[in-house]
Amino acid sequence: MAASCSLFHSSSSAAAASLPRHQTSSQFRIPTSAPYPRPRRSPAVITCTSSTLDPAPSSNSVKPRRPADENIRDEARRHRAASAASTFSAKYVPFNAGGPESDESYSLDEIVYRSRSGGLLDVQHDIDALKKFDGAYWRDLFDSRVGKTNWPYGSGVWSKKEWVLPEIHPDDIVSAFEGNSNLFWAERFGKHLVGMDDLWVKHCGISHTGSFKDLGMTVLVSQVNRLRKLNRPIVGVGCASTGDTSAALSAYCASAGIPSIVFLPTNKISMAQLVQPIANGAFVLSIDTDFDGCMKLIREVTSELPIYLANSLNSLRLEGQKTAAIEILQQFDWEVPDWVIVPGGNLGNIYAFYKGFKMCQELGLVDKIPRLVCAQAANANPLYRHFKSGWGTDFKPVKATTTFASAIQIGDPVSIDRAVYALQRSNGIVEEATEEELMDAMALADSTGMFICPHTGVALTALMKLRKSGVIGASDRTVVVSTAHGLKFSQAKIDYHSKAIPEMASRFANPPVEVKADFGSVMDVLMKHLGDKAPK
Ligand SMILES: Cc1ncc(COP(=O)(O)O)c(C=O)c1O
Ligand SMILES: N[C@@H](CCOP(=O)(O)O)C(=O)O
Repeated sequence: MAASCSLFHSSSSAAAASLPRHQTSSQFRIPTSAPYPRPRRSPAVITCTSSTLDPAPSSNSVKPRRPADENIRDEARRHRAASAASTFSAKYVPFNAGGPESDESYSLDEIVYRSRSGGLLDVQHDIDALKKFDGAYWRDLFDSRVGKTNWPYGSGVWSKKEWVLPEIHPDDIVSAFEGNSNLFWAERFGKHLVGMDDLWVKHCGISHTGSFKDLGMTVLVSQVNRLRKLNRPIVGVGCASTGDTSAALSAYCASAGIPSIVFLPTNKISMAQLVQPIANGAFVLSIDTDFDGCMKLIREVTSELPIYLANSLNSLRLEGQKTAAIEILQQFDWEVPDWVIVPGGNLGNIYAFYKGFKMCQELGLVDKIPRLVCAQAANANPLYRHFKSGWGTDFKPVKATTTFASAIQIGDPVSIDRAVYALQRSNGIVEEATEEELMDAMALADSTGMFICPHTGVALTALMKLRKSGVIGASDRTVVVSTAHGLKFSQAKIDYHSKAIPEMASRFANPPVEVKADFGSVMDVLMKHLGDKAPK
């Protein structure tokens, strides 16, 4: 791309001067490495495109191919050698401790999941250091990294590294170039089913292991990788799971050669989910309880054994998950949608979305945040009940019962406080979906060209209800977050389309028609099906 402004930063010539002799400045590409300590620019001066951040040699030159004996990590290391070290940092603090007077904090290199008082933790970034760069700088930097293979910035998560884990060395990062998931314009669903023109589905499930969990797991496993290199006593990484966290954990651990241990509730996750950790070599325990029971056990076990806890109780996970929110803004050219609807179970993700949006507002990339909706299955709806009680003082866990949205069959969510915080501060809403509603919504969405999971059916039900009541307006730009790939839940779809679900009408079932293998029979069936549509 042609350089569109004259603001080639003076530090680029300084950097060029410090290059090794064999390296010409034309080989040196700035934005793929740590952010350059440029002074904060006033908006009036910012007329640059991403080429300002990426002073490639000349308008029509291409990046020289890396030498054959170099891999992408080596290449990134060579580029980094000439750039400044990160000036950003992050630490654990008690979640919502209220005010800087609280002196409790922990290095991210410590193994700690709870505050002194037993509350949740949060990763707190040095916002003042990040604020030395204005919103336009961050927007340009993030935009310049999308869709590349530069290590590690080609990942949708690590393209925001300075906001995620600023201090981790790129060599320690374990990434599958996750993130950068597509934002699907749900044209037919929007127009025909909810009367909307500006409806979008963020397909976080079109991902390495088929769910949004990859976004958080790349961060957590990278930090574990670092801790193990620092000789911290970690013999493995463990989680309780309804199927997606375990899939992501085992894949990222396998890719880094780190042992993983997963606790799964027997017969409560799909076959496709179960086979993922098995195939990736995790140590799989099938336990005769539900997710909440598994969660309790993994918490007890990780406090006794040097097994690192990978559930979203561990706030590192949310740092990766929040990048999906930043990505949505980026995909809309930094215009803020009116609504974002997220299915909720253990309730880390709804907070992660809030945090991503809020950071973008605080750091000047956008000027507001969307209203958030958390959608729950009626069979596992503790947050919905809490919301309906007007956020009464006492949160009451429930015994979650079987739901087709099996990954959110959770009655005692660990991140309840985070979810309430996010919803209260985003003028948010909680909705619920019955089994019939969520399965019908899934079938309807599929009939418009998607192939969504039942959890996304829960979120779409919430949308339909909020449209019907007029809370969401016809022209409101709305994003429904699809959290897992539909292929993980094909049995639920088979049951629905074969009308095999007791007490469910399966109104939108589309079962195959069995027909004899002769031309006449096939023609009869086709003519009946085509009816008036058939040519006379
Ligand atoms: C597919 C899917 N959707 C939604 C969720 C809910 O996310 P959270 O637990 O962060 O609320 C989960 C996991 O809980 C999930 O696996
Ligand atoms: N749906 C999750 C449940 C656990 O959530 P987590 O975010 O706390 O790990 C799963 O797939 O296991």
